[in-house]
Amino acid sequence: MNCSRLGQPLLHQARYRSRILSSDAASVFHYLVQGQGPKLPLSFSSPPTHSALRRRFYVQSSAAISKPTSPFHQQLPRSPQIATRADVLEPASSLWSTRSSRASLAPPLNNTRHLPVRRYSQVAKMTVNNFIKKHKVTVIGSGNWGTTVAKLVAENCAEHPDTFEKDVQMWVYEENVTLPKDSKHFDASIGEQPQKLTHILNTYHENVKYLPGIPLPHNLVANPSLVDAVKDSSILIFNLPHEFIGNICRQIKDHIAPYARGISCIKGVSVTDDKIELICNYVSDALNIYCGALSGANIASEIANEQWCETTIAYNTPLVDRRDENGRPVGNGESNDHTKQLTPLPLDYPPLDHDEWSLLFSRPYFTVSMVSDIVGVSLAGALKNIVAIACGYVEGHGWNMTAKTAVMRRGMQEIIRFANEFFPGQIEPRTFWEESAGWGDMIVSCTSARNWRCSKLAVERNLPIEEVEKTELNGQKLQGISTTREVSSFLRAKGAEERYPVFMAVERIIDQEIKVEEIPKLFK
Ligand SMILES: NC(=O)c1ccc[n+]([C@@H]2O[C@H](COP(=O)([O-])OP(=O)(O)OC[C@H]3O[C@@H](n4cnc5c(N)ncnc54)[C@H](O)[C@@H]3O)[C@@H](O)[C@H]2O)c1
Ligand SMILES: O=P(O)(O)OC[C@H](O)CO
Repeated sequence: MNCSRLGQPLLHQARYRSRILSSDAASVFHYLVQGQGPKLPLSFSSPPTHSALRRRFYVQSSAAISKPTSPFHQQLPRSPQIATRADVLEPASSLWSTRSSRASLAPPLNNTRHLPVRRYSQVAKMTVNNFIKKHKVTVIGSGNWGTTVAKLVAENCAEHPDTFEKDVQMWVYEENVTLPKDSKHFDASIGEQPQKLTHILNTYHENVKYLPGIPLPHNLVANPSLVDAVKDSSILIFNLPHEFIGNICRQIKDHIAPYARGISCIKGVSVTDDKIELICNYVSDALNIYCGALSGANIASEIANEQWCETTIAYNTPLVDRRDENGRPVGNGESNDHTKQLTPLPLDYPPLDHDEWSLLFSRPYFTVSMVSDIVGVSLAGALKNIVAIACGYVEGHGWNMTAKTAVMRRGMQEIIRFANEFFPGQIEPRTFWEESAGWGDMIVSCTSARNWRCSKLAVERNLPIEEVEKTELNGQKLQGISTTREVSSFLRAKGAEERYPVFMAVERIIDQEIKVEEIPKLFK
């Protein structure tokens, strides 16, 4: 029977029956009766085995709709959650309508994507396991992007209490901040005395220094203690300028849950001598956890104002964390990343796969695309900052879109060349063409982001870009300056300078060795 023909009467029936079933069963019912399901038989000729029951849970749910007192109904695996009024009345908030439409099945090892939506296992994993624990989330970093990501993640944690703990920790690099008289939070009894940024965040729910004017969710908790902020968290989101990540990892190494999983929102690379490492891999190695990467055409202030944009998350679910459609582990202790042995995510936690990452980061104003190309996503995000500086210089010099387009095109060529040369066989070219992390980020970064803006001002004011960073950004950091220096030094160590004229030219302009008008002749 095709569920699309079940129609309104059955929808009412499902709503009524869902009161006596678990919330997950309710989700299944609503999914089925809203006509998105496959063809389903409504009865069985003989009772199936228990495992078949679990595998075919949604079929049985359909059977349960038609015969709620049948033996199949008695055998349905139950979720620990009892249906609430909200489950009954608001099926649209169920996992079917929000999660499954966006997320895809965890990819196999060789970077494939756009795989079918994982509906079966989503049900099984929600019902076979009890998920006594919920994921505790910590955001490490509270700058312009750090606070914006913390805001959207906290909104999702409040909306999905079945998967995440409501309160989200945000580690704040503590500093004293003075509220100006015209601030709406100005308190005459305190006057212009400096106050701790964490105090301001937890009192007024606004990051007055790095994200002024944006109300933050009250379940976002600012914490000045790094060790305390990461305690017992199963999800760590790294979001601070890349130059600080080494120090952060050293401080938290012995204090994180061994099964924690990370996402790095940092755009940068780690370079030592002639070695280059992606930030997410640096984190993975330093902490012995698995860490993916989030990157895209994302201007923090726009997203904080809930203006729509897209992003890309690269996550290659470790074998030790993969679960089959019945929610059982499929890995055997191996790891698909690097060579280390990872501590598996305990089974009493909801899985951490593409679906859950998508659930954690997707907002109506923030569309997430899940992929597994860690290298492509990370390098695109880090290296475009060099090209953005080049574009700002070109524009500051008085050249316009045509010159900038030439720089962007050549810059993208160099990014892809760099990825192929130093991370051979590890990128998917379509990341650069199809994903927000690729050309999308290149365009926004070269037309409206901070690296572009400061380098443009540097030429216009005839000042070093570092000076402009200090005077214009109120403590925010440009990643492009240090990335240019690190990448140039790496290229010199490899004797590869000639193949990367854009990257090398930017370093020479930052150091005031050459002028912008000399750029074209470097390309010959
Ligand atoms: N801002 C954006 O629009 C945006 C968008 C996408 C990605 N990113 C990336 O996100 C990452 C974080 O950038 P951001 O915009 O949140 O930061 P930011 O530049 O706004 O702020 C700098 C942060 O560094 C902190 N800090 C200063 N000294 C420190 C120290 N010694 N140790 C630790 N922290 C210290 C400050 O407290 C502040 O939180 C960067 O890699 C950036 O490229 C930024
Ligand atoms: O403001 P920037 O230059 O750090 O860039 C911000 C984002 O990376 C743009 O996607």
